[in-house]
Amino acid sequence: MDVSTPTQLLCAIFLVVFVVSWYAEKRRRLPLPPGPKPLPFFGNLFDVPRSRPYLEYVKWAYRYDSDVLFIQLPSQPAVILNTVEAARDLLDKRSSIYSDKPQTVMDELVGWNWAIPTMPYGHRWRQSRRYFHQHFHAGAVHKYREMQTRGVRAYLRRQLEADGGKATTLSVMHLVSAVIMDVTYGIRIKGMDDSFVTEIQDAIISFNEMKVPGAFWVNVFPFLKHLPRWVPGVTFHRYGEMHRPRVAAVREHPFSQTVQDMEHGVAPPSVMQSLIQTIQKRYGDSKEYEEQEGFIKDAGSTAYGAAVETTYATICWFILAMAIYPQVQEKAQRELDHVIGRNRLPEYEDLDSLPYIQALVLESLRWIPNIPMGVPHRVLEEDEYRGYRIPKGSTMIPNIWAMCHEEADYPNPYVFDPERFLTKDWRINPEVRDPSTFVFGFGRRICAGRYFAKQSLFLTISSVLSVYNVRPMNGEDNKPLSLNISDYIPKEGLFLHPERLDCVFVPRSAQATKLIRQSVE
Ligand code: HEM
Repeated sequence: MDVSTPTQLLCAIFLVVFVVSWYAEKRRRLPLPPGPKPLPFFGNLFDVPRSRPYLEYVKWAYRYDSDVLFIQLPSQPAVILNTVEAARDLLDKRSSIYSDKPQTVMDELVGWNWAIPTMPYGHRWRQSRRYFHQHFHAGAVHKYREMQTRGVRAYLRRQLEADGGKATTLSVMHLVSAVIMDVTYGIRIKGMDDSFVTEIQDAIISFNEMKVPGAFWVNVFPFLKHLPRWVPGVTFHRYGEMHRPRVAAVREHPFSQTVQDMEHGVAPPSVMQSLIQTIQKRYGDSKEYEEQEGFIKDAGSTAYGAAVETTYATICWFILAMAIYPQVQEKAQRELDHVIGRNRLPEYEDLDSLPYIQALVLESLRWIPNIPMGVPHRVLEEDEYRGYRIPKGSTMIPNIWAMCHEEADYPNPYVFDPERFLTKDWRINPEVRDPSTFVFGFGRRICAGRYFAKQSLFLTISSVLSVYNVRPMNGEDNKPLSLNISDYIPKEGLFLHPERLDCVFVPRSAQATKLIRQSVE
């Protein structure tokens, strides 16, 4: 169109304004996704249970006949995505607007702003994730197999010396912490009372507590942050002050240790050592150095924080599964004996010849997902999906629990059954949905440590089963306890891990005991 005269120009502007407002109005009239009716002011605050909300969201999906649900919380709208399809459509396919993360007052007060999974979508996230990715992408993680194998073998050995072979969550935490500290900082931790480990554990406890819906009213009503500390019932200032130094320590202490070791010429190869060298070479004494140093600190502390809680939980659920499903354990051991024999421990290179173990890893990720509601995203712009309006700024919650227990994908979803992933001729069945395509999250924010995690899980699961039988421990009547998995699933928190294991590791034979001893000098 030639808009050479003022009248034509005015017409063109009018037309554009008309089309834009017509479209905006049309969207405004679109309904929100279904969900429970909100109360004035409080919205759906009282509808969201503190305990296991992901189960309630599954019930709502049936009640409202929709896998996309809407709840209005006082400070923000939230959309729950109960199926892989809905999560992929929005968080993957429209990732240019769905990659932000919601921020809470408590995150700011406690100082969790260095954690990549909860960082806002922007410059800091891009830079820190780039540094992280350089060392944990699919082609990079093979470098860590030796350290992961060493960590697993030390774990097998510790179990040999454990009182009555008792399996504990602490010992699993030791395994995971030792490996990630070695890989990331070149630090060999001394034990679970090592300050590097206790700091991260304290920090994660605070993270988990803060994420319980309704645990801090200030997250729900951000204006409360202006209340002075002397007001009765105002505890968040004190909570922030108490946890802030510990959370900051997770970012600073191991980093300073690597710097110190490098200065003394004793730093073993590690991710952090390599990142420090990279930025020294690239930014030297320039004023950008400090900023870049901040990004690599973010990457290092996130590796440690994100790896420990997640991998640890999956290994704990695997141990409980083995005690509850002895027939699964026997099948896995039959495969290991057939492929590897009883005279050596598994290596990563055995993976392709062990389809049942591969299926067991997938089932361990699926059965009890360790982050049942993922790490929520936030949408940057108003959007439309299946005829519904998704308001700008909505918190997007992928209900990973619901996806893992979708009957259509996984018949009898509460049963631990690795065979669901195998074809009749014992290969991984490409027609069964692979849970590792969604338990690690979505889109641009997908877990950047997933290749490392899967490698750790394969090595741990195959090694434990090749030398140990996992059994329920005996109760007071001296008979094996009858374990019920729902007794172990915590009621609250962002992460799901059992509080205790109630299992023992029994060496499969004298030869197995010898192998374990020989594998650690
Ligand atoms: C079983 C083990 C693990 C599970 C199930 C898991 C799951 C997740 C999930 C659900 C997210 C959020 C994704 C999203 O926002 O959509 C995430 C983020 C992340 N995870 Fe993992 N994770 C695991 C292990 C690890 C390990 C071992 C590392 C480090 C070595 C790691 C590093 C990260 C990082 C850096 C992010 C942030 C990604 C971003 O926001 O850009 N994770 N993980």
